[in-house]
Amino acid sequence: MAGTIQQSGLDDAQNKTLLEETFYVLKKKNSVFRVKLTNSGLHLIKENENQVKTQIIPVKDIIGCRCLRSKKERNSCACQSLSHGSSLKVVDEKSGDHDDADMSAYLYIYAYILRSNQNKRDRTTITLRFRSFDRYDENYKEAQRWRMVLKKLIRGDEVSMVNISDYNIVPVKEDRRLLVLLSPKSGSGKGRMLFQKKIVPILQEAEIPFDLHITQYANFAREFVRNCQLYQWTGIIVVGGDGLLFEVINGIFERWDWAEAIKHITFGIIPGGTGNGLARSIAHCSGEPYNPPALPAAIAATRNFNEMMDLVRIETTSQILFSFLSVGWGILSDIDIESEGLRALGEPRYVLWSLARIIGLKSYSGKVYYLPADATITPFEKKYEPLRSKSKVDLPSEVLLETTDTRQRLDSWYSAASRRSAYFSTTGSSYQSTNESAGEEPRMYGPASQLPCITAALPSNWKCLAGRFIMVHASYQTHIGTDLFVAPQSKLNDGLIWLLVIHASASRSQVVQFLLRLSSGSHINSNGWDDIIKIFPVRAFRIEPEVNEAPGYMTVDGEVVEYGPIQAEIFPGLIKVMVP
Ligand SMILES: Nc1ncnc2c1ncn2[C@@H]1O[C@H](COP(=O)(O)OP(=O)(O)OP(=O)(O)O)[C@@H](O)[C@H]1O
Repeated sequence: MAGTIQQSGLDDAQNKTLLEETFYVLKKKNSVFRVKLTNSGLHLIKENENQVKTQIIPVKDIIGCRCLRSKKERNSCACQSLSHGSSLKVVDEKSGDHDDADMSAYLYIYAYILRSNQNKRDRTTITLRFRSFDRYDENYKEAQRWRMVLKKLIRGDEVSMVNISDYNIVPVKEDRRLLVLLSPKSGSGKGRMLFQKKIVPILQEAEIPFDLHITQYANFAREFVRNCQLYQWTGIIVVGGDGLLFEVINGIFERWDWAEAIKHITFGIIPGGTGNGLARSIAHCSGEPYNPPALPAAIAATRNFNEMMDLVRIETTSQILFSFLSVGWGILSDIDIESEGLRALGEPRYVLWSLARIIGLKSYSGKVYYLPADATITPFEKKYEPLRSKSKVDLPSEVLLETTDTRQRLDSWYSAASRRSAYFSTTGSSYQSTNESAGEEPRMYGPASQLPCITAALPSNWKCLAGRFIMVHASYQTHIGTDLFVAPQSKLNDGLIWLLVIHASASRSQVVQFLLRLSSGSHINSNGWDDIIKIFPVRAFRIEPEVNEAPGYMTVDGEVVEYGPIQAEIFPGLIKVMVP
């Protein structure tokens, strides 16, 4: 009962009229609209003699609004009355190009209305013309009041009636600023055009400031993020494929202030690569139409919402990485990497290469250890990790001791290229070998592993599959590519890795069926193949490929890593991602 009363109270607050005004339709003199703004949206109410029609544009479909003024017409003189020609031309008040004869203030409202039955969003602009007063500044004040209330609602703030009259004086401050990293090489190389033509207009409608940097070479984004003055931005958006975001995330974990950085920054991805698994997964998890593919991400960039997302810490014998998508061994990784030469084709390259790989079907021998989802990670004992268990530190020939001016507690600290550990005193002094001069070699920080190191034995609550495999693919997103719906049950922040295993006993036709069903997610109901093709949730895993046979490819988020032992553990909700 109390719940019902509370709910109805909430509904009342949602539907309470914050602002209301009557407007005339520009070209139809007798057509009148009552326009109401409530916490739930913009209500356009058309009243005829005997009927009332209401259309509500939900706040979540509105991305921004701007106050504009009508534009001075060429060859017009000041005494001419406002022309209501077919196209209304408006300009920013500060442009100096406005028409002094028109005292109206125009509020442009930009909405992308969800048509769920058509699986798309349509862009709509609603123009409200404020002209009740004889003076422009009075009309502008009124339009500005609507703008400020609407902006607050778009940001997700609850607006009450109490302070509504303040809104024309107290502007809503935009505290967001985005760093956009665009790769001109991703996908079929159209990222720059996609950004300028489709994304910039949306960011402008939402009045979100951004700084654009075009990557100049592979790893540019990683270096940029590692070394930049990060805190001038509130979010990073990559325009490219999963590989570009992989660079950015690993660049973040190469910063000593990674813990603060991941609290401060929200990540977004505008799909412009051949592999767009994360963009597709975010759209899927948010129930957004992926049509056109870049729209959900662009809308997400304008909104003030984010969700926590799991990351997986990957350890190989030579490096530590942070991954958001998948670890692959076998047919899917082989297809991904071997089809590189067909990059210009876009995503169809995968279909073509799949056919080739089915004909020459390969399997790989090895062991797959995993910690089931219902088991708890037993923090490893010192004896498991020889690297960290040394009671005596082997000092290099020369040691530089320095006090850091900002005291940082570092959980783990590795060179990305070597397994050398570094030692930090708890009081904030750093002990660093001068052989690795600062700034020359990146080091991977990030949360400390709870697993034994990759060369050590695993605890007894781990399970093991041994034999030959056509594929072992671990995913922590629903999609690892636009049409690769590998883990339908996955969530952005469920703390689970989904292990998809195909044993070598699978026939060619079963593998073909599996690949065909991947786009719909129906591969997991493989009708009696459960002992051959299976998917199950785990918290951590280790793959040890047989060393005495020809290597294939191992990938992390679609990027090749060295072929050999690899282990992974999930860190639930480690970073924030933009969601529409
Ligand atoms: N300016 C550049 N020149 C060359 N390489 C670049 C440049 N910018 C980024 N890269 C690299 O190109 C690769 C493109 O990856 P991305 O995921 O963005 O696109 P993609 O088309 O999906 O590629 P892939 O299929 O390799 O994943 C990344 O590995 C990145 O390091």
